[in-house]
Amino acid sequence: MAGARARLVADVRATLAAARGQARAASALAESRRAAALDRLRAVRSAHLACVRGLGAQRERARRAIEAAFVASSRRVAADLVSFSPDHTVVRLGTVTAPGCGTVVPALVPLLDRGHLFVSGSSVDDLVRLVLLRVLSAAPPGAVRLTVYDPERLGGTLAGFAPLGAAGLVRFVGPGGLGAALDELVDEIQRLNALVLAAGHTSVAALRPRPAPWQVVVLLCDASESLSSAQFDRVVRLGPACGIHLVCRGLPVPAVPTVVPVSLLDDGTVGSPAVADLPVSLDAFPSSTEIAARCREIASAATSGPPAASFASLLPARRWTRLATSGVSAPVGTTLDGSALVSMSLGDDPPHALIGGPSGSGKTNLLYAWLGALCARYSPDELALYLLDFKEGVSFARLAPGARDPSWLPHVRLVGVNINNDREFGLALLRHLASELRTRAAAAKRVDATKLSELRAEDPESRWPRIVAVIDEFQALLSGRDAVTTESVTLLEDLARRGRSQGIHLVLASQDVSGIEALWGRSGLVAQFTLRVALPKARRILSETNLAADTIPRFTAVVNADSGVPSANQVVRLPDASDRTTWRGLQQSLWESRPSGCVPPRLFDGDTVPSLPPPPPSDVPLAMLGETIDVGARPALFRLTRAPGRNLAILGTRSADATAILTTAALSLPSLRISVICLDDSAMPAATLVANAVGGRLFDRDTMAPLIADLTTTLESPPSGPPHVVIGFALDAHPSDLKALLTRGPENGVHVLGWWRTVARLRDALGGPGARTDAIGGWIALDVQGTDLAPLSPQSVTWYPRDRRALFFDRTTDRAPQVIVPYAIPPDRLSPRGLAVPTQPRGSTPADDATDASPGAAHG
Ligand SMILES: Nc1ncnc2c1ncn2[C@@H]1O[C@H](COP(=O)(O)OP(=O)(O)OP(=O)(O)O)[C@@H](O)[C@H]1O
Repeated sequence: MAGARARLVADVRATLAAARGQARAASALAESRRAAALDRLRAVRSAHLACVRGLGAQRERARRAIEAAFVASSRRVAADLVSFSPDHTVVRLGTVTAPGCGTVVPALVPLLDRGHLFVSGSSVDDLVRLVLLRVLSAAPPGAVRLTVYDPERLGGTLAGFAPLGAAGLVRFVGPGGLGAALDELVDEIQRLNALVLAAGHTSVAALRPRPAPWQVVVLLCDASESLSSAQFDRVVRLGPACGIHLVCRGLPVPAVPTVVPVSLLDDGTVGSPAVADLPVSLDAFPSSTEIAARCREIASAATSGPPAASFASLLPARRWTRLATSGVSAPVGTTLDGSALVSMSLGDDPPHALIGGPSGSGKTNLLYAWLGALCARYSPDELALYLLDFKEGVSFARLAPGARDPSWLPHVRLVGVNINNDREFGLALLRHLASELRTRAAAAKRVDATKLSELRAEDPESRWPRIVAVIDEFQALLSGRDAVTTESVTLLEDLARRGRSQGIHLVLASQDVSGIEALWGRSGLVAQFTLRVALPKARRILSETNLAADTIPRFTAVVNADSGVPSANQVVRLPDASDRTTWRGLQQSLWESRPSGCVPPRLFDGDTVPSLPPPPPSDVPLAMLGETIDVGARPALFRLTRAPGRNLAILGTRSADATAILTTAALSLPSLRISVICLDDSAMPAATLVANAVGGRLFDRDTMAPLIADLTTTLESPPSGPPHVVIGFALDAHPSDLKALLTRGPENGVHVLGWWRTVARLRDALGGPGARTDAIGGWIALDVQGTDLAPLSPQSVTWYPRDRRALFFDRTTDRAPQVIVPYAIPPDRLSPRGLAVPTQPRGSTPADDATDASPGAAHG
């Protein structure tokens, strides 16, 4: 038992000892593993630390390198900026401090050819003025034009810029004018866009020369204002490519890349994305005195240049040495730098000229310069001038003899002035030239010549001068929609086409040819006018795409002898040639050298009343009724032949004109027996004078009946001898039986030249409303509408009555009525010549009335 127990104890002890041993071994193993793990941990920690330290050093090195590069480049850029002189496309506002290097650089914002500036913040007007002055100063003088819309202060905000107006470089748009101004800008954008696209570019900046100046449009709006219009949007989007730029105050900034916002901040600095939103220290604002002074300089630089050539320098050393065989040519001025004369020629090519420019741009002056230079080179045998001016004024009048200066330019055949209401005179000139064309063509045909130079060679004895016909403000001739316009255009077309070969050259001048439908409707007509001359701001003269006239300075012109093709532009500085004293010297010397037999030109002045000329020689009595509106100063004549219908009716209520016509008609029939009837008291004084002057008897409403009865009786057995003429004043004022006299008188030697105040009353005298009118072979309408004249004319009559003009028609000789100007009554011819028996007008003495209301007085 005990042994078993002891064995058991020994076993337990052995087991325990073994277990203890195993536990110790395991513990020792774990301990050694732990120590190894701790070693690894220490090693990793130290490696990590080394790694972190290495990276930090590397990062620091890289940072330093980057910083050094930044500072270096920042210094470089700043140095560049400091030495950079900004071109006209950017505007300097002030300075910014370059980050990194601390260098102060100019703060520049883009404008011309680049974009728009929208300025915001309080009190920005000084900033706007600064911007504008900088822009104007950076571009060449005259190259930037301002448009200012300042509805609150009516332009007062930018008053300092007003001196630019002297050169047309600023305009102020009124509060209601913005819409129209935007429309104009859009039109301009459209026009310029067409040019840019046609040249294959994207901006006018690429075009040389620039087709138009830059336009800076300043809109000074209230902050609450919004300017949303399609036209405004178009200007915003499309303006910069066309050199049209906005500088706006108080408007919301449109989300368009070309718009640059500029904000004036409360601390007095400016922020803008254009300067990376760095705070800008503004430059000092210019004072209004500085602005005005600078603008004055710019305006004067824009309008000045080298001194213009003098008119004398256009004249040759020796007069009248040139032959016009193949054309005429003379200088009009010099090149811009004054180094050479520039000439204008007419001949086979170019044959005709078109001259355009707004009022006051110098068209008349240019014509004087050119005509003077031509007339000094070519004798009157080589050059003949026909000069018409449709505008009011007397521009060409001094070329014809006048009261103060009896000299005339010997080349001039015809001068027409103040003819704005007498378009018929323009037509008469064209008819005259057309007839000259026919004469020359026939002469050329006889010698087998096709053009003037050949005709002159074949027929050296005859004189075939080149004809230059100048029509100033010719649009007036083509302005109506009537027979005058239609015939004028047809004649112009014919002359333009065939005139070149016969030496007939047209020079048409106008303020604005763009609206002349009659002209542009016939492209063949315009195409003949290959010499184009555009004064500053002339529209559409050169060609649709040639805008050179927009940019030339005052007193210059673009002369283009190739139908306006831009490459043929020649800019010429024009001398002052229209000055009266400058011109007089030339005219006087040419006049003194005039060839013998040189006759003074015909002067038609629409404002003067023609004088009664001596009667033309004739076998038949001729009543002179007035002057025709014609190239020759012809009288309108009414033949008193012994034929039915040779009576004349004057129709209308204008008593002064009716009296003048009756009086001069009576005075022009000195050898006839004349009886004067007057049935209206107010006309009695004039009738009395006429009766006295022609030695005829005077009859009134009480004494007329026996006269009519006597004359009617003589119709049965007419006496021989000169006809008996009844001059009738206001024949409708009293019922009278004139029918027999009117219908049977003329063939029996009695003629009535009478005045009725309406057509209806004349018809009453002939027997009533349905009466035949063929007893009236001639009529003169005063203030009678064309439609009223239908019974008296085989065809419809167009007549719009006008002052001191009458419409005359003679059924036997005329195809159509013609306009005449009643003559002035010569007061010296109204002295009594024979025994008149004036009747006593009721309530007045004839002598007094005759003095006060004499027809001569009525015509001034
Ligand atoms: N080259 C010049 N040098 C100096 N003065 C000039 C010159 N050209 C024109 N002028 C002056 O400018 C004024 C206007 O000129 P001009 O009468 O020739 O213009 P226009 O175009 O014919 O005007 P309008 O159509 O109104 O008659 C005149 O007083 C004229 O003397």
